[in-house]
Amino acid sequence: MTLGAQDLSLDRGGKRVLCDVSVRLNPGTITAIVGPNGAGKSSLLLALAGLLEPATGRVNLDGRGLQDSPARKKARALGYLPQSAEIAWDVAVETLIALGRLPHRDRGTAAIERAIAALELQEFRKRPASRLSGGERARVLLARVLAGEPQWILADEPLAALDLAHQLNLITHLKACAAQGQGVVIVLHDLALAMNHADRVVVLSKGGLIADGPPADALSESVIKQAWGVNGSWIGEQGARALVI
Ligand SMILES: Nc1ncnc2c1ncn2[C@@H]1O[C@H](COP(=O)(O)OP(=O)(O)OP(=O)(O)O)[C@@H](O)[C@H]1O
Repeated sequence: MTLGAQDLSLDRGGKRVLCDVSVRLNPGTITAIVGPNGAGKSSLLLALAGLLEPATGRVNLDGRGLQDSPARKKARALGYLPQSAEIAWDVAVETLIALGRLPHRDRGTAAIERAIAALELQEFRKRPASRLSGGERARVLLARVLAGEPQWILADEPLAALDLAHQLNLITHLKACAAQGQGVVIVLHDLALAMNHADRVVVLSKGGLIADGPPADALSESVIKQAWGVNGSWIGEQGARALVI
């Protein structure tokens, strides 16, 4: 099931925040969206999730405008993790994760157990969500997305609150999701993570798309200079690169 944006422009607070962006995303791969603060990354992800109406252009799911897709199909296809890890309902962790099955209207026990295992949340399952650390809460909210087994995982900075070991664990899991055919789109600030782990990188700057392609091309030193105004150099081998600034 394909997902993409075509000539997409977005307005927020009366201001154009994304201008004429076109991307076709590929199932079975990890795409990282990167760019400076305010570049429009979260806005693009919100639009891909069907949560922000285009000002012009459109988002397509399975070759059809997202606005014209049935709500249930969208809810099953698109699993969105917002940037801030707010939990509105103070229920037990396993109950919260089970909410990810709502679009399927089933108990989905196996999928819930897989999500709990993937994010190593076994010890927290009975705990009220209000009694978790920031990183634990972020993992629970991501587990809720995974429990829904969406065709597309759209996650806004899913690694930001996680420690090193849990970052690695999550990246490994997202790669496994992609290997099984799910599309993974993640907003990242850590360019080395994008360079080393994404199949493709989309670089936004000031609401426009300035690079889109394999990490080594899209995150070239000249693109980094153009987007962030920083002189950076990549060191190390492919798959284990570090950015020196
Ligand atoms: N709810 C909102 N109302 C009005 N303007 C907004 C709103 N949310 C974001 N914006 C503006 O839209 C632009 C793009 O914001 P967005 O959150 O998409 O950027 P971002 O690339 O995700 O940034 P960051 O790296 O800081 O998270 C910014 O100029 C921001 O100030």
